[in-house]
Amino acid sequence: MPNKACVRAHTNIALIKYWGKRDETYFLPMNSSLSLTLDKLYTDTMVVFDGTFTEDAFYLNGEKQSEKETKKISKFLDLFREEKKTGLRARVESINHVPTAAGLASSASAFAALAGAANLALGLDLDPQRLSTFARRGSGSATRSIFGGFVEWDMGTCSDDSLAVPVDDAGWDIGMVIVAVNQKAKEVSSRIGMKRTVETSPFYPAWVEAAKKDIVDIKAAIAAKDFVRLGEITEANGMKMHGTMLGAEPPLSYWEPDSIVAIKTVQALRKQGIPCYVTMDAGPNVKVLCRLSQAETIKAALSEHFAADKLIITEPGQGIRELTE
Ligand SMILES: O=C(O)C[C@@](O)(CF)CCOP(=O)(O)OP(=O)(O)O
Repeated sequence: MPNKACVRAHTNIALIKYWGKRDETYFLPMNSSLSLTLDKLYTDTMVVFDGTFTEDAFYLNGEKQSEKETKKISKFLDLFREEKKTGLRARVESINHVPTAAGLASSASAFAALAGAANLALGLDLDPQRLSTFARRGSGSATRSIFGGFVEWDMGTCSDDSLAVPVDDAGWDIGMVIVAVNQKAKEVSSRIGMKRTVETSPFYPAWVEAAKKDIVDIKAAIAAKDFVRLGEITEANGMKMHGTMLGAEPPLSYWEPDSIVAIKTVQALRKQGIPCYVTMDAGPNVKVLCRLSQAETIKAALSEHFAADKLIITEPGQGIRELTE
């Protein structure tokens, strides 16, 4: 049995958002979501299981992690140990290739890479869709990083069928410009933010209904390669998600003044006839969905307000893959 493996997983940005769980134990979402996997931002993770290890050890970017962080990894690895009926402990070494200026949460690529590496190192041979149900138990958005391009996370009916479905390779002049407004650690994590929203926002039920319609419409736009429709649905869906947060108790907003600067710049570009659309997650950073061939033009307009190292152009990324030494 190969007891060591290294896997690369790319992060993803949701175009139809996941923002709320119907089951917190199994990370089952209230609605299906859909994302674009990104080429530029990824995590490389090596896992080795060894009978001589007495406990799990977790290194991130070369630094040994705290007991608290290591416990999270152990809990996640237990899913794989249980599947393999083994008690072997592991050493995990993860390197996040997320430009520091990006301040982008990399839980999606991190848990997808760890899932892929554990699967190979234990010789479990889980197929990608089954593997996505394991990645989901680390972080919901990780479900989608198993595949490349446009990926749907089908909400499913139970833990076994809440999984990733590849939709399209996005190889038709699709790109994203990321505006790293700031990389301060956010006060309210996605996990806490969505829980508060589900529990207290009067707008939340309407969001779920709208997202269920949006995902049908966005898949039709992708099938038709209708970029304008794809962008309009993306921007509206993200804004509706943020609208639910404003209705939470206490109200929640991740936006900062520079987020608005980026949004206004994108709106001005649209007025000039450049189709580009914004989406935001649980942080102030702004992601601009655009034609890859127009990304440099969009970056130039944004560079009026943001330093070059805060602006990242990325193509669509691929699904997880093994890295051989
Ligand atoms: O990615 C999206 O669909 C939208 C968000 O990024 C936020 F806008 C949610 C990400 O939530 P995640 O960090 O996966 O939560 P976990 O399951 O509690 O770990």
